[in-house]
Amino acid sequence: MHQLLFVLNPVSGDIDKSTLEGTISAFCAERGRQAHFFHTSGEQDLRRLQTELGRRPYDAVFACGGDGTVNLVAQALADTELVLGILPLGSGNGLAKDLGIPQELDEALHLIWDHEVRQVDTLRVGGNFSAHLSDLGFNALVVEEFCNGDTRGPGAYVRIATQRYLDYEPATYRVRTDRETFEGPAFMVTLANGNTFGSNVVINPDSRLDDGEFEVCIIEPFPGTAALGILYQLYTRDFDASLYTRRLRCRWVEIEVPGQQQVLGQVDGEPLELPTPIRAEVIPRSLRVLTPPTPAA
Ligand SMILES: Nc1ncnc2c1ncn2[C@@H]1O[C@H](COP(=O)(O)OP(=O)(O)OP(=O)(O)O)[C@@H](O)[C@H]1O
Repeated sequence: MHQLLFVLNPVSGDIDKSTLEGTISAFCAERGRQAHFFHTSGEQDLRRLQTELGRRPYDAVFACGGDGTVNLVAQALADTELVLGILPLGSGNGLAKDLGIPQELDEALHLIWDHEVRQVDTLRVGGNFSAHLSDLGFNALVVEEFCNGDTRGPGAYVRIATQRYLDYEPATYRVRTDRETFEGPAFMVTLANGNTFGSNVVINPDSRLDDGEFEVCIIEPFPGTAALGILYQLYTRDFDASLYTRRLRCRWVEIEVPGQQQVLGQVDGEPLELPTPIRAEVIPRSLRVLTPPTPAA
């Protein structure tokens, strides 16, 4: 693994990255690796990155940012032999956490020579690429407001969520998977390849990224008195314990929202309008990712 491309998002996580290139270059040079850099601009990044990948035979491409940057790089690498590395430099870094990638830069860089390559599933959600978690309903609304706001960080997310929760009107969903159906109002509907949001909320405990399936995690409307209990369960990996939650394991799902031709969703942390019905499906083992080596038994 010698020719390495680092895809840097200058704005992710509100982290100062002015010395990052120097740190990475020095780290790679000391170990006989060559570092190249690509800077995201927020416009046409996928097309520009694909062009860059055609210029040089890279061995691995590192997403240096948050889940949105990981989504961009993963999308460019899916269904190729190229390996995705992650330097978690975003606000939440949900997929990196699920893969056990160290959150410290130096430790994450060590994966360049001490790693395992895992093949993980990815999802298509309404035609969009998703490597981690996508959803409809309450969280998508909060993500949209968060992305449009000036303040980042967990504090801003919690403030928006608290304000929006008070007057939130759940929509009704008709959910059909390859195995079962659900119909009714829902507070949120998450299409989960991974387990954990960047906020450390565990929406989909004990599921694997490489099992060829994904989960539709539904939180039904709940009374205010149940809110704290549900939140506690979400932080303690106990999603299924609530009366108001259910999970449908599947290979594909189709979701109708009666009366709405499109709904607000979020895909790996990026808000977007999704035309209904929304179809999501798993693409088994379509992405190669660098992860820490499995400890010897
Ligand atoms: N140069 C740039 N200027 C402005 N926005 C950018 C630029 N480069 C990328 N973006 C935007 O950054 C967003 C992705 O950010 P990313 O998700 O990596 O970080 P984050 O939101 O801080 O972290 P996380 O998703 O883990 O919470 C995308 O919306 C992308 O369009």
